[in-house]
Amino acid sequence: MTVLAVNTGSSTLKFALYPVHLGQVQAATLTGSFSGLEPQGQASVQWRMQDGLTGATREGSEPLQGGADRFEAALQRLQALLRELGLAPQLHAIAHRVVHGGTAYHQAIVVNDEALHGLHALSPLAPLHQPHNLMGIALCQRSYPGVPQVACFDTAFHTTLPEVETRFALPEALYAQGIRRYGFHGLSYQYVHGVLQTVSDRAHGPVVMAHLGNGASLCATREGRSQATTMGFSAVEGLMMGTRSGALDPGVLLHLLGAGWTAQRLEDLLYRQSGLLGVSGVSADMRRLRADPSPQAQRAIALFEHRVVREIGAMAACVQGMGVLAFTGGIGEHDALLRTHVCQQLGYLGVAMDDAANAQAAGDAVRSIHAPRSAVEVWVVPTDEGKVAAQAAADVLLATQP
Ligand SMILES: Nc1ncnc2c1ncn2[C@@H]1O[C@H](COP(=O)(O)OP(=O)(O)O)[C@@H](O)[C@H]1O
Ligand SMILES: CC(=O)OP(=O)(O)O
Ligand SMILES: [Mg+2]
Repeated sequence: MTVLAVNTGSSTLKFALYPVHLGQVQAATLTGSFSGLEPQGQASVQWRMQDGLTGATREGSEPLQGGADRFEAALQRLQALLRELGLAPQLHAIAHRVVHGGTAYHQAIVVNDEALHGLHALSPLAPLHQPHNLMGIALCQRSYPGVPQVACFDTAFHTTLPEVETRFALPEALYAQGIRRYGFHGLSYQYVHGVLQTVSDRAHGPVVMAHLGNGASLCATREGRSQATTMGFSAVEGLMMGTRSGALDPGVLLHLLGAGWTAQRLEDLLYRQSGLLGVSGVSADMRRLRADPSPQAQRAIALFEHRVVREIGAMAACVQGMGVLAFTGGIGEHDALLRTHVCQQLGYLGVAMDDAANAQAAGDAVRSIHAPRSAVEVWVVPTDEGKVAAQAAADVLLATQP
């Protein structure tokens, strides 16, 4: 069996082709990523294919051409690439990361029209993701009729959250309507925790994982089960992000509504005009802000780091400690300075960093970056949401058609 994983984030579309052997997903034979898909981004694609038998590699990179909707253009280009590489006929299933599964889905499903309808209704809770995720499914249904499309949910990992963590302090009737906290980045947390289990004998205890990319959140686990997380009802709660505000006093929204702002304008503010982009006025891309000495850019980075430090304290409180701290996502994997600043402020929890190891960790491999005296193990773990999705798709297909 060969499974294609399609991971549509808010600024990227990552894809990978995985052979499955005896039910287990193997190393990907094709990997690639479209990046810069956010508004004002420089959209391009990079890919690399490795022949499983000969080991020969082919690779390519190019700017992404045209298309009013960059995610749609990226999906079209991906399908053309699969044709050009002769891979399209090999697809047995396509695993799609779908950010929101609501209350209905606790594990991956083979999508049908009824499920798609229900998932579309959740689009307002993840407007930067869910419409693209579902468009990917629709395009693949058309291009590859008969190939099962499997939806793999970011929310599924968090179904172990204690009830108290799922609640807002709102009237009970709203909870019953699904106005509750769900949590996201679950495929990433599942992958990172799986890796931590192989490298640390403390992974079963209190762990805090920081997924810091264009979207950003934290998750605290015990025994690998999600116990607390910073994203909630929608993918805007919690940390500051590339273009999202994160947690905000709801009084600000009431104030703006009172001043005549429409719901659409508020959505645009909270999801697309805030975060690193809004505070800096320069860019949502951490690389650009790091290279920009202006006070605005530096203020945005300082606020981003402050919110991470603040919420790591909250996560550790929820699981009563922190034996392991793991960084992942585009910023978590690559930005050594952010890890330094965050860890310096976590000295009170016993975190001590190995500066040389931290400087070397560049998102290319799993690395420990703590000093021997550190009370907390600190790891950088490059995430692989596609691999978790592909395995989930293989599991669900083998369970239904062994
Ligand atoms: N070398 C780097 N240093 C700092 N930040 C980086 C670096 N490389 C990537 N990033 C950040 O990672 C972000 C993208 O994160 P990623 O997790 O790949 O995206 P998404 O959340 O869309 O899946 C970029 O916006 C950029 O800010
Ligand atoms: C849920 C979310 O924010 O995802 P991403 O980091 O891919 O934007
Ligand atoms: Mg992401």
